[in-house]
Amino acid sequence: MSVEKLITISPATNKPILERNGLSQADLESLPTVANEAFKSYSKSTLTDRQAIVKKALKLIGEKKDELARELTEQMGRPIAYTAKEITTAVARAEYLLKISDDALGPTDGEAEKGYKRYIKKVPVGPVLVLFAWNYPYLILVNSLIPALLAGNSVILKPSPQTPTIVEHVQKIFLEAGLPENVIQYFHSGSPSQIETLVRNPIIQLVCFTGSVAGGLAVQRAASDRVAVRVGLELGGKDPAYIRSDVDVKWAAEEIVDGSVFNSGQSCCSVERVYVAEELHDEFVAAVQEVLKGYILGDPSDPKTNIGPVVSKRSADTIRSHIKQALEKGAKDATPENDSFKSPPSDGNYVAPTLLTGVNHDMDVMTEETFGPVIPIMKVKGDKEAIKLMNDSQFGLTASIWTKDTKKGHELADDVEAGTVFVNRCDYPSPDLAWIGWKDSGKGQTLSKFGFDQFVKLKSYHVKDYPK
Ligand SMILES: NC(=O)c1ccc[n+]([C@@H]2O[C@H](COP(=O)([O-])OP(=O)(O)OC[C@H]3O[C@@H](n4cnc5c(N)ncnc54)[C@H](O)[C@@H]3O)[C@@H](O)[C@H]2O)c1
Repeated sequence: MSVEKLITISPATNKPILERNGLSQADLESLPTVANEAFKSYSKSTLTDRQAIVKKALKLIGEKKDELARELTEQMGRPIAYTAKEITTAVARAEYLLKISDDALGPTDGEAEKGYKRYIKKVPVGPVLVLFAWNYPYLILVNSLIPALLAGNSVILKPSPQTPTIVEHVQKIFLEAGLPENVIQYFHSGSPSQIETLVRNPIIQLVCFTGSVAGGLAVQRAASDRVAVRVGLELGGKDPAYIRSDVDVKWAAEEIVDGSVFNSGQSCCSVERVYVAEELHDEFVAAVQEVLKGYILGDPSDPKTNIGPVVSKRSADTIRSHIKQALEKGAKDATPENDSFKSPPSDGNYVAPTLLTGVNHDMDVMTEETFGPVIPIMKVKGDKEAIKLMNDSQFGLTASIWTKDTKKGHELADDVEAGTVFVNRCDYPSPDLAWIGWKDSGKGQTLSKFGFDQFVKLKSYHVKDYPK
């Protein structure tokens, strides 16, 4: 039977760099059976044993960080100056989850009553299917893999065809750390119908999906005729930032540019739209221009580069279409002169950071996820208008409010419809807080002690003493 060939195209050169085979339909169907066999014995291991394996694996991953970073840069185009940081942050995030796992996975006692022992146990849910995106593959994978393994589940991983090797490294390292065979399996696929086959398989108990709204909806649809399967979705965003009139513009401009164009704007929690108090607008735009003059767009393997190419030609086309439509509808291109923006390397998917002013909500750049290095800035009259516009979105992943008045910041944060609200920072998931998309940005949370919930089933025990 023929199998799919998955080719990874370099974002920097548009040349093929890797090839992986997909699975035949028959092989695909054996994955859940093997996962279930592995689950039966692994789920009986103690949390202490599982913690020891995870701890060892994290150490091994940390030791390989430079090699993994070089590979990430080649496959997804983030400048080499930043990719090792993803690995160290992913390890630190996983170490935090390890640290809280006793508390997050331990039993809870019921009300004390003479003659009874009553408690709730958290038991592993069963084989978990993890489908994930390419933009921060190590960080994203930690959110599901670590709690899944600590809880005692087996996992089947499917990476994006853009970053296929992560699963190969992770499986090998965990085996080296003592994880039993087949507790981690993986496969490569670009075919929605193969993934649907797995989601419909009665052995799969949880699907963790990180990616686009369209992909998340496809997974949710495939799961909809099964009661038993849970679906966790971490999807896209259109994250707003509101700059109040009391901030220091230079500092705010540096933070907003970083939050908008880091990783070429390809973070689910990148700042995607900026609302600025009208009295500060011109000064803020000028400050953003100054910051952008210092950025270098270029070859991601060059340590001086701070903005690389975007991931694909398709992605570059989407970003350019958002910019073009905004300009046609009356926005102004306020990007400053910068030689590196004018002449990036010719072969890859290079999109120069673009500053747009005079934008409004009739433009895709203010309503659809752009996922590129674009900073659209809109004037607002004050808090009321800012909150109204921030909430005028199908998405609700993160939002940020920038103000000297942190008391007001807390109050405004209460009115923002998003799973995470930052005051005076942005673009930053923190492992001790829940990561959760509101509205079309997701379903179910990861990170923090609440991020363990989807990986366990609750089981209540009522044990009465035998009557004397
Ligand atoms: N909320 C978060 O925490 C978070 C984190 C990272 C990325 N994202 C989002 O991910 C998106 C970018 O990632 P992407 O381009 O890889 O997304 P994508 O939806 O194209 O792919 C994500 C994963 O799902 C698979 N997939 C794609 N379509 C599918 C389908 N119909 N059925 C089953 N599987 C499918 C892909 O092969 C990949 O493994 C952005 O929207 C970004 O905001 C969200």
